[in-house]
Amino acid sequence: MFKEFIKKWRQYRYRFVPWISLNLKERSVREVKTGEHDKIIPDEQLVDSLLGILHALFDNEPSSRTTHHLNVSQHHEEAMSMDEMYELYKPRSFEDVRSLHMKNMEKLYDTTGFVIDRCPSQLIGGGRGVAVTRGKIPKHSLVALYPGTLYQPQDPILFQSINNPFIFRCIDGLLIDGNDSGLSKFIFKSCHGRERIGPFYTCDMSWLTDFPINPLGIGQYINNRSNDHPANVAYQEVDLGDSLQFHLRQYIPHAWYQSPGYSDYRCRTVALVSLRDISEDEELFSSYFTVVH
Ligand SMILES: C[S@@+](CC[C@H](N)C(=O)[O-])C[C@H]1O[C@@H](n2cnc3c(N)ncnc32)[C@H](O)[C@@H]1O
Repeated sequence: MFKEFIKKWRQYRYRFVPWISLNLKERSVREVKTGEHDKIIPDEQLVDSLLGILHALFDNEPSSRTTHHLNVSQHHEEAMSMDEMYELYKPRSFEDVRSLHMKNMEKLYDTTGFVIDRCPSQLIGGGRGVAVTRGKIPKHSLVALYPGTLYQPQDPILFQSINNPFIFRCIDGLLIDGNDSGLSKFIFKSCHGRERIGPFYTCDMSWLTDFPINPLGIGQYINNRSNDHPANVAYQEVDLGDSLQFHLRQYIPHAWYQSPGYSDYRCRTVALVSLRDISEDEELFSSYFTVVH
């Protein structure tokens, strides 16, 4: 009986195993070998595009803020009392955030030729996704950012991860919690406040709302590819080091869970890069399936 079973298994084994591996091969896998990176475009090109967009967003700020902020970042501080400074940089009201979001969507269109936004997904049970609402995206462009709290591999994340589909794992084990509700939201807000330097914010927390002032910060809503909807964007991890000027940090939708200290400022971000030309009204899809060897 046992010998019969072994004989049959030997016959079938070869029939099923290639079938399974064939199916796995058909997936568009994000496959990263040890010591390798999975760059779609050079990091320098990605950072240049991002900085171009952030500079454009900064132009949309009230001129009283931009002039002063630039003076501070270039160490040409003007004599201004603390009270005056706090008045100048007082937190934006909900209405201010909403109108800046609208202005920045226009600015994104002027700078890149496209606008993306959250909208109901075409996928059954897919909840909300992200689509190109205006213009078209050329191949190999920066499309979105995956926002959220940055966790080092040793940081505790158990409670935040319960029932949380928004945790992105980078190749080196760094985690990004892009959930904009519940405990994750409280933690991001807290880190955002902690990282403030005097009146200046060093990251953006409006991605937690429906009106992100950096309109790229909605990449966590991009749905997974399916057979009918192949991936048209892919993740690319990039570290923003010294290239990120102080006055542009206010648009970065990331805060470290554990403060890195001001002297050692490094910011990981995960960008979504287009794999082909994407036209207006198309939904964006990425592959969630990553194999790290
Ligand atoms: C990172 S979230 C994406 C945003 C999500 N659609 C929403 O509305 O909150 C991942 C979740 O989206 C849904 N999702 C993503 N890709 C999907 C797909 N191809 N088909 C069905 N649901 C999908 C699943 O519920 C998954 O847990």
